[in-house]
Amino acid sequence: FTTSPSTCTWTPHGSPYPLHALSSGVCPLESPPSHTTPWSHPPLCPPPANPSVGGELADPCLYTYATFRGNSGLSLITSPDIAASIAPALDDTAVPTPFRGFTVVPLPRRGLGVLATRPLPKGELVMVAAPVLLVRADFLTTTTTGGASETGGRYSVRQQEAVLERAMRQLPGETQRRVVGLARRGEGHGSFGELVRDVLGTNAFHLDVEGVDHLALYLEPSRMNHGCRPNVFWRFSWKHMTMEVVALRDIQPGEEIVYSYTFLGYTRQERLAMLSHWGFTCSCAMCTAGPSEIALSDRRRDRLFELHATLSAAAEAPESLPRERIDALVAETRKLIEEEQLDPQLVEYYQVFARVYLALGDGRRVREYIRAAEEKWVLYEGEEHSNIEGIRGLWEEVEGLGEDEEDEEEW
Ligand SMILES: C[S@@+](CC[C@H](N)C(=O)[O-])C[C@H]1O[C@@H](n2cnc3c(N)ncnc32)[C@H](O)[C@@H]1O
Repeated sequence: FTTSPSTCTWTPHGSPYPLHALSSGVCPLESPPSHTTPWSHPPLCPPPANPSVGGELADPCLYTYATFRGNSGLSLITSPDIAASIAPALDDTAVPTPFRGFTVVPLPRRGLGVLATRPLPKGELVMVAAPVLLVRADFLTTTTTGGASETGGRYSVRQQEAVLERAMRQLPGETQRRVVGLARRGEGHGSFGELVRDVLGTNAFHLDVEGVDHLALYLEPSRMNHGCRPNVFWRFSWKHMTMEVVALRDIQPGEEIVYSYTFLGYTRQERLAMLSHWGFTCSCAMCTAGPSEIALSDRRRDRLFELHATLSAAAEAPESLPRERIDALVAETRKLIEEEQLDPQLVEYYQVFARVYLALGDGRRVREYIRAAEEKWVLYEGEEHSNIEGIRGLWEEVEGLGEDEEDEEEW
């Protein structure tokens, strides 16, 4: 089956468009792009090489918006319905551009990294970045069989890499050059598509889009190294289609800006297990700290895990523990979180505290912790996060419990 321009029909949200039509690159736009869709190129929907594999989700297509965000461009490889839902967020309305406070420099044992060039107070927006590539994670499924040979999943490895290559080639030259310059694990002797896969594997952030795991590649945020005690966190804004990097505490000029590649509350062993997927030897301050410092931190983290379980159980069966004991456990949790600098974990713990006090019928405390949980969720996950609705739902459950009292605790 060969595709000629006359058979090459497409709709803005995708239509069957055989991958091998790529090589000719001749499919013209049948009509000017509609002003309601931003795609600068005809969507490309490769037919799966192994249609009996997977297929639970609608097959992905490649969409490109080459002039997105000041010409950095964006290519998406995702289902037509997800592309359609993302499209309104790509309208290029103004997004905040923070006053630049960092530089990218070579660092010992960890390639390039990001250093603060001015004081960055807690809460300061350090970077605002738009993705240049967003790929539904299952599209890149591979299985290693026998020796080193890899087979694909629903899409063959060759198909995956051909689409990745096309996704890049449809972006502006400067963006392509910057993507190729990002860190990667391999030597880069293979195809261009293979190189892009390597760059994605080394730098992409996992992003949940409509409940589906995607890999998102950004340029500047990709230069941030891992730190077990991070000084920034990132959150995603759908409204602006941006990643926001925010200072977790005050950062001094000259300090390296790091975020955690692993779950924040993990012990050293858990962190190293998770980092092993990246295939590098961690050289952050905590990875190279002495055994007593690491042991102390691990003990606190194990204890926090236990406290979470105990308090969650108490929320189900409040009579299992005396009230004073519950208050003491809550206080201990808050102290350990502060000592371990795990403030972002409060999104989770404040909810648990609210549920415990709900079970105990203490209206004042429930209200305090619902408010606190809401505040932390908005800070760490962004005000559009769907879990915030769940927390707000707790307000209905608290309705029957006594009125607010005046002497609220300070946060
Ligand atoms: C997303 S990139 C970070 C920026 C990268 N250093 C560069 O030169 O562009 C991830 C890669 O940086 C290196 N890296 C990140 N954090 C590190 C750390 N804590 N210790 C050592 N290497 C690290 C690893 O090679 C890792 O694969």
